[in-house]
Amino acid sequence: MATNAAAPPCPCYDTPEGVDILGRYDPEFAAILTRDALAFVAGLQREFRGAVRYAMERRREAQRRYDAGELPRFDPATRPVREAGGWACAPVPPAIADRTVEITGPAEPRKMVINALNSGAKVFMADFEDALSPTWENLMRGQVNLRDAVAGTITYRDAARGREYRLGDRPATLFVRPRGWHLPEAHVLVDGEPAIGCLVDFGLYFFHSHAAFRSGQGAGFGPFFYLPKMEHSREARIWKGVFERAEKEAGIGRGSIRATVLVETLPAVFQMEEILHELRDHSAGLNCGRWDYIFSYVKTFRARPDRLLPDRALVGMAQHFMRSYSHLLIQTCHRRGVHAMGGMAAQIPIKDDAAANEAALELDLELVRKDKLREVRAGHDGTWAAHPGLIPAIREVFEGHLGGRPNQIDAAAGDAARAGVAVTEEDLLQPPRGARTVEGLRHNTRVGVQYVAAWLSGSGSVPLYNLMEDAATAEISRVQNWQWLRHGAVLDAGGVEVRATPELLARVVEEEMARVEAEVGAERFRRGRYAEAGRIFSRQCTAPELDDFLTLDAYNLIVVHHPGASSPCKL
Ligand SMILES: CC(=O)SCCNC(=O)CCNC(=O)[C@H](O)C(C)(C)COP(=O)(O)OP(=O)(O)OC[C@H]1O[C@@H](n2cnc3c(N)ncnc32)[C@H](O)[C@@H]1OP(=O)(O)O
Ligand SMILES: O=CC(=O)O
Ligand SMILES: [Mg+2]
Repeated sequence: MATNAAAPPCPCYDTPEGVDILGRYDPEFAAILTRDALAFVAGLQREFRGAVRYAMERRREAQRRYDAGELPRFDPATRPVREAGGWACAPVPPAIADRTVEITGPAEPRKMVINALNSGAKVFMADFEDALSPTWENLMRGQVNLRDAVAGTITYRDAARGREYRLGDRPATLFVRPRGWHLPEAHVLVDGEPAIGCLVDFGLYFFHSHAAFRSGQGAGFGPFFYLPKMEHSREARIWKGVFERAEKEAGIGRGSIRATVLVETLPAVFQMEEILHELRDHSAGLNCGRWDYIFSYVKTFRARPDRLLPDRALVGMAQHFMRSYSHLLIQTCHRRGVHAMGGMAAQIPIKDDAAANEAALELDLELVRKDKLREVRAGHDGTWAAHPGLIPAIREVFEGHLGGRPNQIDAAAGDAARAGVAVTEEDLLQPPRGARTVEGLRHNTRVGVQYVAAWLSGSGSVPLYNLMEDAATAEISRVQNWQWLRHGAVLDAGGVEVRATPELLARVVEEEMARVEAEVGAERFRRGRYAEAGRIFSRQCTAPELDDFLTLDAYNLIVVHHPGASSPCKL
């Protein structure tokens, strides 16, 4: 029998003028997406969207010049900023003088946030970027987690394992990494347009947590941020504007907010002084985002057959261009009085069959130790860990070398300073050496497809073959395959030379998909999004024009607009 009883009104978010929320309603999310918080985000969006659009256009314009043969270089117009000795960044806040070991991980799941805070690391970088698949659920739960972490009330019960998670006595200090400037947030519309993802991430976190953070963890400073994937100092200038607006609206002192910029694009390495100069009142140093940096090297030189990379596994920090980048970053930071942070060794502890793998585990840890020793000797003040199990070994290396000092900013220490090396444009661009192989093409494909499948299912960082894989490492796999195919690279196939062609890739994809299916099992393969991932990855590797970002292209596939939410609804 038909009923004409009116359906109960669907609960919805209380939004300010011009803001619409298209994501699922949840009372927990509503406590984050308050009218005032959304008004704050909308204010940021309205003030800075023009500048962001312009910066993205300038990125495309620079790429057109690189495609035409120009090389990235130091900008002659900003030579006075680079050469002037008379400026420094604001003094380091005491709460973050010691950043010897920082753990990173996605802002969701909740359990992981608690584990990271309790890990023994000095800092936890909670990630909305490389390590997080930006589904609505992940983003909003991540915001809830961070609010509760700053309040000190975060807990979690793992019912299946009967385990309770709560904060320990000395939790790590929180840094938050919002998304890059290029990523939209399709569930939040401002004036009918998707909001800029990082302004949503920054704005909601800042709005809800700045007061508690400053009175707690930050000891009068903060909140603290990591800023990803910038290509030019004009992008840092936008962040400076965002910080100043936020400080003004919150009524806190200018320079309270501090941020570490990841130098993880090739164009940005020529802009480090300029970036620090823009952010000098808000700077917490620079970080070697080595994985995106490699990705960016390939992307920048997409049109250059003379710049083909060797197998991904061979492009490490020992390559001259990578070592030069780390040295210049250290010199730049120490000259301006801020931390020079190292990057991520991708090895993670081996899980299966502990006894059988003891030797492999020791080898893995040895690789991490070696990497960290190279960093601290070079002059880095701290570094990243991907997993709590690595922290004791990394601490031992860094703390052992620093001998009780919280950092080596003032020491003019390290290979970078000792050698007095003047890092040149040629050093930074020197093509890496090593073999290109069909096995490399296979590995890229096997890892790339599995990462995309995980990302589409909501996991932004995954363990694959005992390595941490996230959006940055997956990007290397994608663009390297694309580059080799585009330029018909000659690959070694066990002593025989073969050319990278779409036909070879098609065969490799088919065979590697079969291998993945055998490894994960038919049932998981069928239920997972592997087939879809295989199609996306193949398309991206063979596209006539290189897609700028894997995650941008695939974003539409994880956007779920809640039915009925598209018509603006107000309480
Ligand atoms: C290129 C870049 O941008 S690097 C920075 C971005 N990338 C990252 O942050 C990746 C961080 N690392 C990770 O996400 C994880 O370590 C992974 C996905 C690689 C592996 O995670 P898992 O498969 O859960 O590892 P494993 O099973 O060994 O974990 C054991 C325990 O450690 C915890 N753990 C593992 N890694 C982390 C981490 N980074 N932070 C907090 N806890 C962690 C797990 O939650 C688990 O806890 P439990 O015992 O309470 O259940
Ligand atoms: O974000 C870090 C990187 O290596 O990329
Ligand atoms: Mg990165």
